[in-house]
Amino acid sequence: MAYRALAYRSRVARFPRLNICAVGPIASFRIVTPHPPSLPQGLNGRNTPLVTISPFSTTASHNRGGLNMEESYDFDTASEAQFSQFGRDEGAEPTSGEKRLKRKRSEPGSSNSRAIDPNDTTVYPTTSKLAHKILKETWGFDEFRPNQEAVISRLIHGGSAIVVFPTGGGKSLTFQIPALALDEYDGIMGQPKGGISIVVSPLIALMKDQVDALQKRGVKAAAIDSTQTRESVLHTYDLLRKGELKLLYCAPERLNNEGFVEMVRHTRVRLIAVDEAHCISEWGQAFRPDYLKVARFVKEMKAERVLCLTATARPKVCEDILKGFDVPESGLFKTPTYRENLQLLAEPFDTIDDKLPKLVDFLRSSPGSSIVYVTTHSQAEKVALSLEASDIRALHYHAGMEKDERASVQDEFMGRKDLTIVATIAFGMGIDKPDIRNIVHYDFPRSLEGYSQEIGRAGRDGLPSKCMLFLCGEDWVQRELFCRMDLPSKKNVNDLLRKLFALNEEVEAGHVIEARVLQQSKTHDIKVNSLNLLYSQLELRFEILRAITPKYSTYKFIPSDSFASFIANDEDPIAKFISEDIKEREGRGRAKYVDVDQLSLQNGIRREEFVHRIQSWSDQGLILLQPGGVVQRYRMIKPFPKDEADIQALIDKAYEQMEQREMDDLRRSKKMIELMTTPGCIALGLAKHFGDEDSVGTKGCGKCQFCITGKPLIMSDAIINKAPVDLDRLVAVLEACRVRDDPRLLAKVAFGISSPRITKEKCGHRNPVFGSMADCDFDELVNEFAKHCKSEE
Ligand SMILES: Nc1ncnc2c1ncn2[C@@H]1O[C@H](COP(=O)(O)OP(=O)(O)OP(=O)(O)O)[C@@H](O)[C@H]1O
Repeated sequence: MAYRALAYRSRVARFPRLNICAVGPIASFRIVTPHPPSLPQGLNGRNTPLVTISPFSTTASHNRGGLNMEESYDFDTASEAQFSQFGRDEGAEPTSGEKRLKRKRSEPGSSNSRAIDPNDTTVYPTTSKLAHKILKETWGFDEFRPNQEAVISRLIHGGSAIVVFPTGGGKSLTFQIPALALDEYDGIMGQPKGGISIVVSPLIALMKDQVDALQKRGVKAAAIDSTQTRESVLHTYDLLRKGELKLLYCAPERLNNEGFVEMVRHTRVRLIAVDEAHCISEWGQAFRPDYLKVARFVKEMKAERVLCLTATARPKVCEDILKGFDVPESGLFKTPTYRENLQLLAEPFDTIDDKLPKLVDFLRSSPGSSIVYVTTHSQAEKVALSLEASDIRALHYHAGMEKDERASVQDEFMGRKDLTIVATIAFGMGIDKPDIRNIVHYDFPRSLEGYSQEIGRAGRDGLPSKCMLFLCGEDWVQRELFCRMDLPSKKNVNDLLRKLFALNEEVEAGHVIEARVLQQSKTHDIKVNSLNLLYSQLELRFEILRAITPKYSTYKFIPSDSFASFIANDEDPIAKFISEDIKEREGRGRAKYVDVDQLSLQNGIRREEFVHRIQSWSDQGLILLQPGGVVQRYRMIKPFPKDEADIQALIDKAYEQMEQREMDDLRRSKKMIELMTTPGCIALGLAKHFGDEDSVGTKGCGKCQFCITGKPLIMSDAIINKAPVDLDRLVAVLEACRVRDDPRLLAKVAFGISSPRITKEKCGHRNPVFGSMADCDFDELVNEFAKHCKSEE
């Protein structure tokens, strides 16, 4: 590794024209052939072996202070792009706080020389007048909804807050109005004006909607996201620099972008609003490590105030948000999730085949706009077709559909009163349709939080609406499968981390290492999600790494009709190199591929030169750019552990946390069954979970399944009574799968959970043993296979 890093450094620092090749997946760089970047075609090392870059390559660039701002503006992270494209199917917040605020304001030279006490109610009349004025002038509304005004006042006075309002409760205004009011308020109070309010939101589509709506109202708002051209991002940065923006929206992943962070660091941050703030809590179903970084960002940017927003947060999650963002308890504003007009119904089933006729009956007897939530894409398509066959007007929606198709389904739903959408949970976020009459959960919801959020989309007009839940023991297997599919085997985590540590043994603090997460995922049979969580642990828990601007190694693009003749006449060597690379990678489809890292290594030219050239073609409309092959980059904060005991301790701790996540997911899913099978009002049980029981009253809602029938649901035994692990089936799996170093992998095969290694071993879906023991207890399967693996060692 030392040799590899050294060789690479040599090329960059002293021999910029040497062509370097990485040999083997993790081996050293080898000098291949020298050639100048401007050599004519044919002499540029084309006959040299292709350069392979290890999934763990290290750019030993000690550029702590030397940030290449231009490059870091290029694009955003993979996950941000994924979010924009795929929504949040199965498995889709920081405060400055008063303490920090006080500290900052007492700092000499602080712009807030006059401290404002957020609890000082004597200034409320001014704020109230101002807030009402903006509400009327900009939005045309006369009155605030419950809690809105209190939150807005607190923020204007410099306090931080957490808002827990149900979906459609009017959360957006609680940060939009302060963002517009702060300058005027400062004027009244004789404070210096200026600065920006930043909104961190995970869904690009939602950001775009909000920015469009604000711009239509004349508000200076913008968003930066991975779907924009570089030009458009630079334009937004320019507006930010000139102080011409009031509100800037971005995704949490943007905070890994050094260019962005640097830009914000030099700006006065009046407010950071964090949407979906519950993602910070490891107790919640939607934990996203990037949210822990949002909290860090708020602190580092010295934001004057923070507002965390969420639609569902039980007390434990609220605590995490308060703590994570340093907000005092007095800043918590909660509007109960209970909605009187929603009737919570449920129906038990012995077999899944019985569900469809029941769904048809239900939708026939309950007319109006409806959403039927299912778990998988294929299920969404099949159920929608079956409904159509039964003369119920239905369309399907899931994240695997083309963007245009999804938009047209959504538009049709918004404009009609009789359409049923059969969808995965990707559908609904940001849908503000007042007259949705029915929400059906055809399968197990993933948690009470998910259930509450989804039913919250019904009856926003206040009219009676039904929420029907189908519970079937057989579905539990599928739910358990989803909960279990993310946890990799410990062996794989062990192999990956040891490889990472060994390879970067000599890398010192301040240097940058790179990780090709997709490749690592395949090599080590660890899902990308889990890998990202593992890296987050290295970053936030063990404080060894810090994510910085990722880069794209492969650029995929669709050429326009004029591109071929354009590039044929381009005499620039960079264009020629790219053109050659395209020819070498020519596939059957229209898409072209360029590996900028490889081009850079082969030709001894900085990768940015290639990136900028491709980008300029995109800006000129000559190509439709789709960057891919993301390389995550991390700056080392301290070296990886070297001592065997330290290495093992870190691996054990990291894996323990991964196991804990699996247990938590299962526990959350089981809560759904408990709610339906425990005697008592369902609405009250749900409200209790969120600490809102007072909103329902001790007598219950009077109209849920339990209140009508007086009986809880009885579930089939499949969940409680698992089948015994019998030897015949166990042996069949062992005979079909040769793997003996990974009992968890064998258990996955038996249970029906796929992975790249399982597919490679030909034990996936097409193998009859795949899923043959799905009725057994998963942990027992792991134990049994472990015994067999040991005995064959
Ligand atoms: N004070 C008000 N008076 C009238 N309408 C309001 C008021 N506040 C918000 N609204 C409207 O209520 C709707 C929902 O508001 P908003 O989108 O902010 O809700 P939300 O809490 O963010 O919902 P979600 O969780 O679904 O994103 C919007 O159409 C908004 O314009």
